[in-house]
Amino acid sequence: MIRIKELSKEYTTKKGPVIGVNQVNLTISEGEVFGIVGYSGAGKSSLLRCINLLERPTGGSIEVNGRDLTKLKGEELRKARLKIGMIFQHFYLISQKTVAENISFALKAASTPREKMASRVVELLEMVGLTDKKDVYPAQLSGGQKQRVGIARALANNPAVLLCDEATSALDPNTTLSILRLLKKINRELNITIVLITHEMNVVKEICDRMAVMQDGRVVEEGDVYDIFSNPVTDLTKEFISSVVSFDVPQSILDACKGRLVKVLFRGDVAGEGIIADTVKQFDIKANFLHGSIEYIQEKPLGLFLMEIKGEPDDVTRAISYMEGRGAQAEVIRNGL
Ligand SMILES: Nc1ncnc2c1ncn2[C@@H]1O[C@H](COP(=O)(O)OP(=O)(O)OP(=O)(O)O)[C@@H](O)[C@H]1O
Repeated sequence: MIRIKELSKEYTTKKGPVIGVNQVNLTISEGEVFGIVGYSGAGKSSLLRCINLLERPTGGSIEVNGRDLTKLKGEELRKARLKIGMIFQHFYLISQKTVAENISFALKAASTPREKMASRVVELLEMVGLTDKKDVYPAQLSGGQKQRVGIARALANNPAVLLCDEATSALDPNTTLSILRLLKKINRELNITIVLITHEMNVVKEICDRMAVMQDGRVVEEGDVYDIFSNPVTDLTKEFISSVVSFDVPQSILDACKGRLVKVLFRGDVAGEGIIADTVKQFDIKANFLHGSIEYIQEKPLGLFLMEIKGEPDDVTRAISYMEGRGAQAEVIRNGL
């Protein structure tokens, strides 16, 4: 478990102090995939780098599996750090070393006995699907393959925690997906807690269990990923969510609608189509679909529809209340003209 308490990081610059992280409190459970999102400058990297003390916090504490890292120094800190792996956007592989040598480098840092090193490298390469690239140099690898080496290196010393610093931001969408699936596999099979920072909600949607949204060094929203996607509270979170779950209906189409415009959201446990069909049957209304999508967030569906509902105002109001009574979330975007 990672327990971050009242964590602050202030940088001293020529122009005066700059706040990177401002009194952040977060608890990340063992085995969880936790995503931290925010725009550039929000403090994500500062926070992530404080977790393994790459940056020393200026206030607060970081407990990883019961030990406050801010109290450790020298050899003790070095040993604790070996149990926190990290991967980076730009991989940081050593270009003069082969794939196997890059991974061995991490094993050497943990004083792994020589005779165990070769077999561990083979094991790690198998885990990341790069067995055939063992003796190749980084320049001969694709971005996705480089990140796989980065992951193997980060896992070399059996860490309890893996920190991912924009690990897929330099990759194309397909490669991103394959790396995210690999991370999820590692999380499930090895029970490694993963903390990742990203500005892409698709990354969060794909693999995170819980998430936090940061702005100006603070956490402004935190919770279960599905709950946040289906019910974001702050405007900033809504903005992030809209990059994944949103409507793109031409204004001319909206202008042509005379009925009430209603956004209806169905959570995974509610059978959306059935409710809409029952509503249309039971009330003297007409429903016209302008947009509809079902997003799968960690295999749980989240349905979002934009409908124009036509009919007598009272009937339309009753129909909307009926859908809400059956578990849908309905929001009137515009009343009928
Ligand atoms: N080494 C540093 N020295 C001075 N200020 C810094 C340093 N690192 C970060 N900052 C400042 O701290 C704040 C948070 O930066 P940080 O890099 O943590 O944000 P971020 O959300 O990770 O952004 P990005 O996605 O662009 O990396 C910013 O105002 C940044 O300018």
